[in-house]
Amino acid sequence: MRYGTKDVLHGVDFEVRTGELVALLGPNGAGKSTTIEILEGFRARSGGEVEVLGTDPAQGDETWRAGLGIVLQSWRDHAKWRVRELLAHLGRYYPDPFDTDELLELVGLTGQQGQRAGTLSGGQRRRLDVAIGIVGRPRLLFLDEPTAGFDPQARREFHELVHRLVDVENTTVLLTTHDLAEAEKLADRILILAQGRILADGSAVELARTVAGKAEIRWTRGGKHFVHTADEVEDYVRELLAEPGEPVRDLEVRRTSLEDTYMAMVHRTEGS
Ligand SMILES: Nc1ncnc2c1ncn2[C@@H]1O[C@H](COP(=O)(O)OP(=O)(O)OP(=O)(O)O)[C@@H](O)[C@H]1O
Repeated sequence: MRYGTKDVLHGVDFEVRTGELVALLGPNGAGKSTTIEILEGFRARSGGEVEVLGTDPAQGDETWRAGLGIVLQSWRDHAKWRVRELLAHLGRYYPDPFDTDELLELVGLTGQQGQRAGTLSGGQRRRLDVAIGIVGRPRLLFLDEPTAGFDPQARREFHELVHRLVDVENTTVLLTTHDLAEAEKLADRILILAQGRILADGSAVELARTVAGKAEIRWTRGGKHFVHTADEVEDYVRELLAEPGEPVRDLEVRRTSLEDTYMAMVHRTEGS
């Protein structure tokens, strides 16, 4: 993808399967928004092939668009609408919308259905954003930094909501985030994008293996502390526990965190 004379995406190549939850991670300016906007059909690409729900987004019509759910950063325009009325109203634009009661229940806003949108708390507001994004029962949902500014409780509730959507509706989800813990917790697969290229594609554990390979094992025995790094953790621990002598205590296995992996990969690219 090229803006003017500047190439910002280079051979970005990936597939997302039905019902998969994929997180797109990357530093500021990596090209995440550009990628998502091309997939949503909001931005014309300068080259390459793209297919979303079987259609080139550049040719997508209304029926194709109805299969997409897009959760934008908080809607500000609907402050005067009551939650239930707004969702019922927006649903009329789609061929197969959610039943309003079912949708309210799914996003946890049944208790707030009579409230005006402008009076909701930040977390409730975001759940309304999600409800607006999925009112048409989308097959594919785009979430752009969905929990930015959330407190831990609101974040956890939001994660449960996304899991419910995937489990109950088999919705496919592509989300961007700067929160590595969120990507690790939510996503089946993580794509790391930096300087317009995909550096890695895999589960958090797979990515950690490609960078470090080893895990750190710590334990105490007879009052002494031990630390060892191993490739085959399970085999090492089995042998350790089978050894005669004092019992092993405080056993701990530390795998490379997603943050370590991410930093190593991004730094490697920036240094190249
Ligand atoms: N409309 C535009 N015209 C020219 N350059 C653009 C335009 N939009 C984005 N860019 C450039 O393209 C590159 C990728 O930007 P993009 O917004 O896709 O990154 P991002 O990964 O979403 O970043 P962030 O995490 O900061 O949101 C950046 O270098 C940016 O300056």
